[in-house]
Amino acid sequence: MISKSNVLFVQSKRFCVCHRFVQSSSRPFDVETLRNQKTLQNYFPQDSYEQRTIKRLFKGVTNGNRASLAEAITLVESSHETKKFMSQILLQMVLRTLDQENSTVKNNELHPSTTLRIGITGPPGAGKSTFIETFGMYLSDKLSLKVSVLAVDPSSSRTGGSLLGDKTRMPELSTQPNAYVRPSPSRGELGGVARNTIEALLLCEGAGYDVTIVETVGVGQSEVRVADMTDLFVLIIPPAGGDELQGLKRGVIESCDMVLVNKSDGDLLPAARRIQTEYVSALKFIPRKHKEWRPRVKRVSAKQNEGIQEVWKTMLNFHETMMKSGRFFELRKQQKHIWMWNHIQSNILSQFKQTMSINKQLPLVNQLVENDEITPGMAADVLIKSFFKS
Ligand SMILES: Nc1nc2c(ncn2[C@@H]2O[C@H](COP(=O)(O)OP(=O)(O)OP(=O)(O)O)[C@@H](O)[C@H]2O)c(=O)[nH]1
Repeated sequence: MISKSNVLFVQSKRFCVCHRFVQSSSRPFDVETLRNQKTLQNYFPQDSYEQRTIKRLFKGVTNGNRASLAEAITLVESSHETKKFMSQILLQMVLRTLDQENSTVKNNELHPSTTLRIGITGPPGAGKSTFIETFGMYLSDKLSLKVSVLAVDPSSSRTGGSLLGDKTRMPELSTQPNAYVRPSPSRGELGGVARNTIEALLLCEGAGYDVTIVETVGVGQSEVRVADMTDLFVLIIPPAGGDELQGLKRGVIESCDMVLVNKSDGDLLPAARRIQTEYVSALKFIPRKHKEWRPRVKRVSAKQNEGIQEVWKTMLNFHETMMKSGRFFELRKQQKHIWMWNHIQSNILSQFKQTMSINKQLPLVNQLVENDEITPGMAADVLIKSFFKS
């Protein structure tokens, strides 16, 4: 009989072996080797748990299996070193498969294998979830497209990142066979959450999802991060007074490709029309994000299911324009650079926070900063120098 302690022993031994393998692998671990390695899963010992897991998840994800997709996203979100490494191998295998499919796209013409990454932001209560539910249903049910929804929520205070919280926000869509709604990743610093999201996005594409919607729920920098990892960035606003919208950061408006004035129904209709006109004029004075695209302002009612088809038509127009000019794939390349820098940022930050010498100095440094004895900038310099020395 296998006791619990036996299982734990076997598991911990397995991870130790694997961890050592990753850290001091006899195979050289550099960029050239990664490039030339034909069977990536061979980075782990033959028939090891890790290798079998990667193979199983790769097969499941690329066959569009939702359970495998969910498990692969959980792997990506893990902070365990070995699991992080496993997830990178898996992602690289998925990326190569997608690249092979996309290599059939010639001269930037529209091709069915290209996917669309849509970022959605907006002030609380604008109707983002209601819109995603209605829009997602239109794409998956009416157009038979596969739709996935991911949320970026670094604070995740509203639902605590709970499964139930996000499921109930989009009750109809989350039960659609063509749709996959991923609950927001657990709390964490923005860099890590952003990294997880872009990796989850790639896995969704590997699983055959045509459209991936990334919703930003937190406030602050997360909106701009989502704009960086998606092809098309949409700002949803309610037909509220100008004062409320003043609070929206200029950066958010500058990075959007479409503005949707939601709740354009009933008594709110006149206000929605006014806001639409205001935004059309305001956007004329904002520098263009892409020279080939003028941001469009549309009115919708997510609740009454109005204007949704028009929104999709405009999105396709955007996609076609960007593909024809070659900008689409340029943006995709940029997204990969951002992905790499997100990793560097979050990995260095977590190593920094774990460093003993930093932790020892931190109470004193905090005190000196609070008492204005040294500036926060100077304190940061001291800690960074000590990190690189250690
Ligand atoms: N009249 C009207 N109400 C709407 C519409 N869309 C959403 N609402 C209502 O607006 C409220 C907020 O909607 P949500 O979809 O939760 O808004 P949200 O932007 O996701 O809000 P947060 O989760 O706080 O970020 C709800 O009471 C919705 O029923 C619409 O098109 N018309």
